[in-house]
Amino acid sequence: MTIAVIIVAAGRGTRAGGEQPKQWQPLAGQPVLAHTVAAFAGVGRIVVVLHPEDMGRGVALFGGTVTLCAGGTSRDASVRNALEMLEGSGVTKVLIHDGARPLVSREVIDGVLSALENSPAAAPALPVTDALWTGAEGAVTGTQDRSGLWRAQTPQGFDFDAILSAHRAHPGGAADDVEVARAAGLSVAITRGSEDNFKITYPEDFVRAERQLGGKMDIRLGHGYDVHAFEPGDHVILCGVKVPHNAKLKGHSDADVGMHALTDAIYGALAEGDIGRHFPPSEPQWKGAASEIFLDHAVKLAETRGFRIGNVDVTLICERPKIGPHALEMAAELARIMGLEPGRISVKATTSERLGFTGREEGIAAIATATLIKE
Ligand SMILES: Nc1ccn([C@@H]2O[C@H](COP(=O)(O)OP(=O)(O)OP(=O)(O)O)[C@@H](O)[C@H]2O)c(=O)n1
Ligand SMILES: C[C@](O)(CO)[C@H](O)COP(=O)(O)O
Repeated sequence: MTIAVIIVAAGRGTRAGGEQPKQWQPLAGQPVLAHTVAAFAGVGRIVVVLHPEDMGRGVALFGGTVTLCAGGTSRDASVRNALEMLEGSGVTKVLIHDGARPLVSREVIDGVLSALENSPAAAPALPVTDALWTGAEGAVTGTQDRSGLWRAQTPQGFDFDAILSAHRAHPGGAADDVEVARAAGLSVAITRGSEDNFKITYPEDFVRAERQLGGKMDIRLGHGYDVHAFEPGDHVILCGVKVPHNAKLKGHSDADVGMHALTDAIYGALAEGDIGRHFPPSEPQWKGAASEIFLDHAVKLAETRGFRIGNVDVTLICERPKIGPHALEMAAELARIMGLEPGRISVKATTSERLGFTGREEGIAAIATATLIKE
């Protein structure tokens, strides 16, 4: 299935107060919306729906990593705009999520996606656990049976064509997309929601969200290893620096073995496979490509997932060329590409005491580690 994720964030957040709409207010050092978008990294194409006045802000925060769409005057109008934008794009399933639910987990998202394999619509919810009353003028006027009642959450997932038709047929004013789907006769499976996946609605919800994130620092360590063989040539590219040599490294791209190991370390920390998964060697456009493209992609993926890079350490293993005279320039080049302070980057080298393929000068190997931190 081809999945799109629509994140609606075009509301004004009047109940939450503050000097700016709630999706732009800071949470653990980043706008709420950055957390929400990061939660869906790798799930599918992301469309973020923004108030027309916020489009510039969206470009500044996300660059080209998501598609931006202008919202409408109600939540359902905002969703509809994004669905219309995606029509004809080949999307088969769509998840629709509130930008104001930044703490949605992979478990909740995956639960909806699994249910969509057997149902045209699925959404997470929690059973009502408190007693329910009716009340008026500050007094209880009755009790309400809570059995069979659920608290609806997002992301709500749908067959794309079905929910687009349902929105087109709906008069407007629905509380959520499940209401729109049901009005069109779709059956909706209930999946497991989470208390953590609450919607920031009132000012005190920021305190709760900060508390939840505070206890959830996520530190990752990634490891990368790569080897390229020598072939006739007059220079090698290592960590972005051209080093004169009596051979060059063989590869589909520029064969920058150090940068490849580093890129794989970042992908590894994110559990996102390796360069080959993101830039398949079978695709001709990567022939001769500067490896900077791969590293830049891995760094941006980490950022999109809410991580900053703590430090990286690259070791090049070869007899020749001698790396020492170029190591600082290599670290500076990596720092430039990654947008990091040079003090967080180490490039060093070792020989293998003339043992093995590196000792016989048949090629160069590189190992790298990277730490990623989400606070
Ligand atoms: N015209 C609108 C209204 C709401 N939303 C989005 O729908 C989600 C859920 O709505 P809600 O919590 O009600 O947000 P607001 O409308 O911003 O809040 P309020 O009602 O307090 O003004 C939010 O992520 C909000 O940005 C939207 O995209 N377009
Ligand atoms: C879509 C929703 O978040 C599901 O719980 C909810 O319906 C939004 O409601 P609100 O009235 O806009 O707060």
